[in-house]
Amino acid sequence: MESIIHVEQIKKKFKSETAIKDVSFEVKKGEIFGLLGPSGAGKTTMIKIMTGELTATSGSCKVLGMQQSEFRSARFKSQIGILSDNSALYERITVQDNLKLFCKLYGAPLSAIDEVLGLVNLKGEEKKTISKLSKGMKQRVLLAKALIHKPALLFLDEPTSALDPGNTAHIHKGLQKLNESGTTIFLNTHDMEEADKLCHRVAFLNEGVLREIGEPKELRYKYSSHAFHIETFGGQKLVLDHSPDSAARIAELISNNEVKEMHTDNPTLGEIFLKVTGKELVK
Ligand SMILES: Nc1ncnc2c1ncn2[C@@H]1O[C@H](COP(=O)(O)OP(=O)(O)OP(=O)(O)O)[C@@H](O)[C@H]1O
Repeated sequence: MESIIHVEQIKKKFKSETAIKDVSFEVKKGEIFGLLGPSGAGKTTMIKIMTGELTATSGSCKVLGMQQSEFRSARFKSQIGILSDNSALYERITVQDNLKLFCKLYGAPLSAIDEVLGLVNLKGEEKKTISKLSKGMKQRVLLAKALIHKPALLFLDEPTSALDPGNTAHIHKGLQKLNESGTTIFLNTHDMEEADKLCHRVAFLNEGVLREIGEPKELRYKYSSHAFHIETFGGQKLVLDHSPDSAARIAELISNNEVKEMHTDNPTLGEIFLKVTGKELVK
């Protein structure tokens, strides 16, 4: 599949600190790609480089077929959407009036408003003034703003941090729908459940270094001990490996109808992150 983001050997230095250290990866068209890392890992810096807010110190970054020198062009901006901490709304006017202004700014038709409101589950709330909205609703309006011009590529920096589970679920559903309709999504998160649920592939970033990359399912298999965990009706807990002796023991337990529960070792993305980096990926 065609790659929409191509990052090669990117380095970003801030005075005394190197925030990104020779990072390389590709994002394919149509993917939801998650960059996972704890606070300070370099995730926001990486998005800022890919969206033209920051220039890399060295390396090559190609997005939508354009080089870094073109990231400030109208052609580039019209094809990307960004939801970050810097995203802002006009507080004193309504949801609808905000979106009308952004339609004008991005050259999108006004009919786009209804569509994005549906996607972020805000239909019926368009007459409300922004200052009177809850944090979760504001976040959904910000997402609507990022989507109003139907960008081919959407960058989301911690889109659901500080949202309650209900709002998070609404946003997740909207993002999946959007992705199904063809939008590629680059997502920064330290929420492993979010990454597991949404992302086709994830990359682990720690202290500016990319440590692992792959499909969540593949990574779980790669870092699994492949042991069988068995609990018997008698309350016995067993961990058995892949040996002929274990196979015989499992067969015996099954034929004696002693198995209450049996599963293979299935580490979470958080556990894998800890294994790879020695660091907790706290939610
Ligand atoms: N403008 C800047 N000037 C100097 N240092 C910076 C600047 N922006 C980021 N950094 C440093 O770069 C490192 C990576 O920061 P970044 O914000 O990219 O991390 P992050 O993974 O997004 O963290 P968080 O999840 O907390 O947002 C941090 O040590 C941070 O202090």
